[in-house]
Amino acid sequence: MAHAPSSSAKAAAIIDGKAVAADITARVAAGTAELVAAGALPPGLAVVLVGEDAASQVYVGAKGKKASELGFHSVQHTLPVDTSQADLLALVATLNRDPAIHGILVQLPLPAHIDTTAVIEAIEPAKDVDGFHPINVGRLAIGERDRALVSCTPAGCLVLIKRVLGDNLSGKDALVIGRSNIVGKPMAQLLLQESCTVTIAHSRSRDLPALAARADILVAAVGRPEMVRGDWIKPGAVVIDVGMNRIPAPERGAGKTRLVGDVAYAEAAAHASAITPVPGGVGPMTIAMLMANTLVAACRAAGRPAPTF
Ligand SMILES: Nc1nc(=O)c2c([nH]1)NC[C@@H]1CN(c3ccc(C(=O)N[C@@H](CCC(=O)O)C(=O)O)cc3)C=[N+]21
Repeated sequence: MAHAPSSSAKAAAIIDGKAVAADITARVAAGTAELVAAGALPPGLAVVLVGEDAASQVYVGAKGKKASELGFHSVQHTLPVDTSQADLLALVATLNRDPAIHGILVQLPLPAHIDTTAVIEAIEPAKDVDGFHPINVGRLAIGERDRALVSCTPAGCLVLIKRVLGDNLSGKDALVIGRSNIVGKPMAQLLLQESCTVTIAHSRSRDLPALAARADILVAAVGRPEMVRGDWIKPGAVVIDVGMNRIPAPERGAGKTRLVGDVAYAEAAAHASAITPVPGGVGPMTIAMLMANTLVAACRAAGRPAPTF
């Protein structure tokens, strides 16, 4: 079998993030109905956008639409791009005090004149549905996930991994490529909590292919189009592609673009047992987990048991 043609490799299963997200969303809808039937307030989500960046408006619109569909109380605050930090902090303080609001999401990135860390730290941790506040980051790190709110994208990645491998990930070798506070670091914490042997790689790591060759689970979150090549992938690995890179697509016409991940998808699919596509993989899960976090925050605020996702 030393010279087995690559065409003999079994094609990877495509992990349908849209379908799993729809499943999570249906459970959030049911949990919301149950909460309201018990006489509690519906989950309330406030999304704050500073400036009118086109891409951000699309994401924020999608979040508001989904929240409304689920029976949430949903509000959006769009502030001018030159809003002062003090005015943004004042809005956050108002939302912190508002009993109808259980989740506050301040869309990132913020304009350069605003200190992002100061804004994140101003959000009441119990309402921090992005899971970016140091209290939530710390609770995840000390194994208190039950009391934390966890960053939506890595939480969604973990759901996808468990759909493929089952709930027991103990002893698996996991490689996370990327060390951002939003994805890479919390992803590594979640996998560590699941008793994986976790490696975090980044732009200074030496010999990524050698690290990938050991990985039963590979999560790519670097923001470099198709950087992870197919021949890096351990045969049978589960590959989760968090990358969302818009690249020129002249084959589609002048000035057109297309979305690609951090993984060379077609190549990797020949080696992996399962892989997420881009789009349609991790992206839809991010929004589903935001809704799940908002329901969890509302249940806790009402003193009721929160579902786990
Ligand atoms: N405070 C904050 N929290 C966030 O969670 C946050 C943020 N700021 N800023 C921007 C990023 C981006 N983000 C996405 C969520 C879903 C898709 C998504 O659903 N993507 C689809 C469609 C992609 C397309 O076709 O354009 C997919 O991958 O299939 C994408 C991107 C959340 N973000």
